[in-house]
Amino acid sequence: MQTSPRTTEESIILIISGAISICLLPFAVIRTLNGDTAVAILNTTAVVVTLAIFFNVYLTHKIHFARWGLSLLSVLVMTITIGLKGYEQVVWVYPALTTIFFLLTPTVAAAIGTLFLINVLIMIWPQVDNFFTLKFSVSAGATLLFCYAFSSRMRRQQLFLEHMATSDPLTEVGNRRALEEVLLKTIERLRRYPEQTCSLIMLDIDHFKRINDQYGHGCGDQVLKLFAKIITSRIRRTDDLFRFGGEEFVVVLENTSLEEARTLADVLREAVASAVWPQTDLQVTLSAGAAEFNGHETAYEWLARADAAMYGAKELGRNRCHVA
Ligand SMILES: Nc1nc2c(ncn2[C@@H]2O[C@H](COP(=O)(O)OP(=O)(O)OP(=O)(O)O)[C@@H](O)[C@H]2O)c(=O)[nH]1
Repeated sequence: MQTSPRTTEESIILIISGAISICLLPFAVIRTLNGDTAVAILNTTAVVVTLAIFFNVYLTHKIHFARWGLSLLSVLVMTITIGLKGYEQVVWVYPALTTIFFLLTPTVAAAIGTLFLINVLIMIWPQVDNFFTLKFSVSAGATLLFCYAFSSRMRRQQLFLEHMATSDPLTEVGNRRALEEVLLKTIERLRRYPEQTCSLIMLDIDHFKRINDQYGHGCGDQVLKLFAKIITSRIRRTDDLFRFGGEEFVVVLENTSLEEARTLADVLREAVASAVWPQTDLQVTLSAGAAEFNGHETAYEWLARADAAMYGAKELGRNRCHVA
């Protein structure tokens, strides 16, 4: 059996939930042996819930509930423990704070962390002197701030790397990797909701090699950029344009039948044919092939049908659109 690889987020949740269960288990046992019933029940419940989250993520790969479940559990268990056992338990506030920054986005984690700290301060205030309150506020506040700074930086880097990995640097539309991801998700959704439709259009600039040969590679690049801009300006916000490779592009059209896709392909074809290009005597046209998802094919087969239709259009003289 083939197992799907784990994402970084999944691994982090598995490590955190596993670590919390292992760390809390001895305390649950000690509290039970000492007859400290309330905290023993709290710790045992936390161990059971974190183990349930661990196995749920391990088996299903679903992480949304686990991220929120673990974050709220950390904050809740800490708050109740301090309520039951007093201010000495604040030493556990630090790992609880860092945990939520691993699990949630920086802003959400900072908001929850701040509320959590204010609540802890209100709870311990009557039990400690002013110097302890000051020490705790500064150390916990600094932990919160450092965690926020670090996770914001990591998040920015992650978004930047994701953008680099999924977009085409020349035209700034999605690249082939992004297209494959979108098609896999779309197919999964269409299999679950067969009443929905989705079509794609393969677009290929005609005789692009001639443009390169006649006007130079730089002009070819400009044509590709402008081509992507023209197409992007004509499609809906819910549609996506990707550069499939070279001078080939793919538009994925949500909730669009084959007939509607053909109509849009013609609109795009006319927009490109009537556009003004960097070299005024330049004439650019495209050939297009449209294909609607047939309910049982793979992404590769779907693309291949659109590609075959597009080649049909090329064979019949270019500057036209065919459907699969
Ligand atoms: N300027 C530029 N050219 C590129 C880029 N990627 C691919 N090409 C060129 O695109 C051309 C594609 O040529 P062909 O596959 O022969 O297709 P074509 O000339 O468009 O002919 P038809 O598709 O049959 O109409 C090749 O000359 C490639 O070098 C790019 O990023 N920039």
